[in-house]
Amino acid sequence: MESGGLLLWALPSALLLALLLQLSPRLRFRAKVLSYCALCLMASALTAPACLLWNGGRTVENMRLVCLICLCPVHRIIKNVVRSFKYLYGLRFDVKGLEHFQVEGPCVIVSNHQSVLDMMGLMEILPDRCVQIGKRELLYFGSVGLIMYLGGVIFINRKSTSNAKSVMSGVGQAMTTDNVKVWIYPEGTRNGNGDLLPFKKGAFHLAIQTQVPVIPVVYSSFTTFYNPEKNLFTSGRIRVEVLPPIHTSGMTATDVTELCDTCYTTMRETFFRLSGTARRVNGSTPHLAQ
Ligand SMILES: CCCCCCCCCCCCCCC(=O)SCCNC(=O)CCNC(=O)[C@H](O)C(C)(C)COP(=O)(O)OP(=O)(O)OC[C@H]1O[C@@H](n2cnc3c(N)ncnc32)[C@H](O)[C@@H]1OP(=O)(O)O
Ligand SMILES: CCCCCCCC/C=C\CCCCCCCC(=O)OC[C@@H](O)COP(=O)(O)O
Repeated sequence: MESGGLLLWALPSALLLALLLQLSPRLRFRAKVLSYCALCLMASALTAPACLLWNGGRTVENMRLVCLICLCPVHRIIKNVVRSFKYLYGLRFDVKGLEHFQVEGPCVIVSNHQSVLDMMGLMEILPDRCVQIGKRELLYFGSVGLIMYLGGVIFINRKSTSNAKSVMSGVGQAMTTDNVKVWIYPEGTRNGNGDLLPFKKGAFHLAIQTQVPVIPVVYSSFTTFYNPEKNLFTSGRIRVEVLPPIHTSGMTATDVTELCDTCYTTMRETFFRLSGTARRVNGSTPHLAQ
């Protein structure tokens, strides 16, 4: 086609798209989420060959690759690629308590999970030698699944408690032999309604079985800038707090429920404080804090 003909179609189409995006909040929201997914897929496809070439396959080292360009050992490809996304979406993270990650040896990090945007928050503060537990369906997310696999994400079948438990017990052994930290979302699923879901117990069993500390991490609510029900996806500021480690030495299986409850209560209070919302009463909408 001649360039004049192409312009004749492309220009009005682009203008029409821009107009539609301006007019329809739903379309604008969907386009923005889609762009995020496309970005993740594209970035993963570009990063995966580097991981394969440099480290030869699946290893936690892929989360902290030496930069091929500047050979700077602190440059971590996956982490830095994902961290840069925030500039495109106007998101900023105010982080406190990073010093709590300076524990000797392995630990279990637990954090709240609100949306797919959490990957940016995760990479913002991800410590070295840390793998995540993810649902196995993520493996089939094209290049994103591949990069997770290469980065050492441990996949579990949430529909089978026995499978999840046996995978977790393997994780416990690897944690101590390979000195690896594990990041778990104890809610077990995303929850963007301005509160925390009750916690599943896997993370706390793991911490007690391996006698390692639990480090809670809390991200403030996204609801002021990201809300699928309201087609809202604007720029925003996320407050993040890494809380002091909770030591588990001497605890046994009988302490799991108490440890889980302690973490839940502390994290929920921190969540409301960071989000500027008050505690929810009987499922009602949180009120603005004083
Ligand atoms: C370039 C761009 C690309 C970006 C790439 C970046 C890579 C980053 C990747 C990040 C991945 C993020 C993925 C996020 C997710 O997928 S979240 C979803 C998956 N994660 C989880 O589900 C973890 C939390 N879930 C649990 O811990 C559960 O407990 C689980 C182990 C899964 C079991 O589930 P379920 O049966 O539903 O849970 P319960 O907690 O109710 O447990 C039932 C009873 O079993 C006991 N139990 C649980 N675990 C254990 C255990 N390990 N050992 C012994 N017993 C266990 C539990 O106590 C219950 O019994 P009781 O009721 O107490 O008697
Ligand atoms: C060739 C196959 C193409 C597949 C296309 C897949 C499209 C999606 C691609 C990229 C999206 C970016 C995802 C980043 C990773 C998100 C991890 C995440 O947040 O998973 C959700 C999981 O914690 C809980 O899942 P549920 O809330 O239980 O559900």
